[in-house]
Amino acid sequence: MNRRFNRPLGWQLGLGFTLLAGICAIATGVYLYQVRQHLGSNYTALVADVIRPQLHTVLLRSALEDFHAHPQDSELIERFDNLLWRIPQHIEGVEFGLSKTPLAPAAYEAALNRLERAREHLPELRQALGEIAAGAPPDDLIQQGFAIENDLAQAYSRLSYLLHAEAAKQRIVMERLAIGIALLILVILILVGCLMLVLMRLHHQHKKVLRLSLMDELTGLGNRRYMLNFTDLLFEQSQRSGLPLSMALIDLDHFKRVNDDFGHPAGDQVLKVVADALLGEVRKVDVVARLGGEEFCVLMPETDTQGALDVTERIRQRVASLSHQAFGVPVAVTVSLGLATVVADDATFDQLYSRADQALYQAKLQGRNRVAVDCPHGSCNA
Ligand SMILES: Nc1nc2c(ncn2[C@@H]2O[C@H](COP(=O)(O)OP(=O)(O)OP(=O)(O)O)[C@@H](O)[C@H]2O)c(=O)[nH]1
Repeated sequence: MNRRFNRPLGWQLGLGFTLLAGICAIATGVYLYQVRQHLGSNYTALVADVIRPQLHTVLLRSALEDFHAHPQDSELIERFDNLLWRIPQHIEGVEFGLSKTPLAPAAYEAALNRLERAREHLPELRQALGEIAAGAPPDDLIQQGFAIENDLAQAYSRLSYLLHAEAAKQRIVMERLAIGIALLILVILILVGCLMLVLMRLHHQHKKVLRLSLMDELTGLGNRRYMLNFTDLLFEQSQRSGLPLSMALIDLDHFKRVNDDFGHPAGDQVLKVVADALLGEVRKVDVVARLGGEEFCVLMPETDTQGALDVTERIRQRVASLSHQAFGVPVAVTVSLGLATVVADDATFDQLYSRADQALYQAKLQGRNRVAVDCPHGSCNA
């Protein structure tokens, strides 16, 4: 048989989880590596840094046009001078902002060169402005001014386009990242859900295995291991309280004949009916178990020999009185019982079991369908 297809569900889910988590981690890593240059910059702020000098460039053009009409207007000269002082500050601000972006310098080099050229010509423009104030015609100023304005306008326009494009790319990256993170969270939630299901299943199976390991499947009673789980506790309680603990071993008489005459399934049915009869005659605190084959056991805490004798005699009578209908086959079933009691002494469970077994042996020896009690000085009949 191909073992590959026989792996347990938990193993398959674990493998699937690991693969999926690995793929998600690699995909996220690759994506982040690719987009990291778009994520580190605040392009929106830089776009604002470029728009502001663009406005001043417009003001510069309008001032230059006004010089045609009013070359000696002192207010105009002052406004123009003011604009000239601001231009280098803007250029510095934009240069600084660009140097902080992860953009390749080649992308904005041409624009920066134009800005630089404009800045270099500013002293000449200031000198021309001074000459106008002294009465010279504005022609030189207007000519040089438009050349500078042209450089500024083109440089800022180019930068504005570049930064808008980068800002748009950044937005797309952020949107994809948000979708990626949402998907990752969804995958993690699904995986956690699967993991919970597997854990619940394992827990359920663990409980089932535990139950089965302590239960006799045929009769539904506890098995030998189930009974042994209680013995330490019951002995300890008995020794602490000083109250007696009794044990009865119950064995079906000539059960082999039932199997031989009516078959194994009929024998199973008899065992089940006897198990029910046992349960019907004991208290809730008593521990009933099938030790194996056709042998049962009842541990009776806080029960002296006389009390245990009453219970075992009731069990014997009840089984003997069971009808053919109960068994499903025309058979008369009886049981032999061996009884032993410990009273606050140092006896071990093995000793108690051995004494009950001796008594059972005596019950069989004396003709079956009876209760024999293990007495301190040899066994005695009920
Ligand atoms: N149907 C059935 N038979 C079982 C089961 N376990 C043990 N047996 C049978 O129980 C029979 C026990 O036979 P013996 O040990 O000779 O005991 P007995 O025939 O009851 O005779 P005494 O105990 O001496 O009265 C055997 O035939 C086993 O095969 C079981 O789970 N189901």
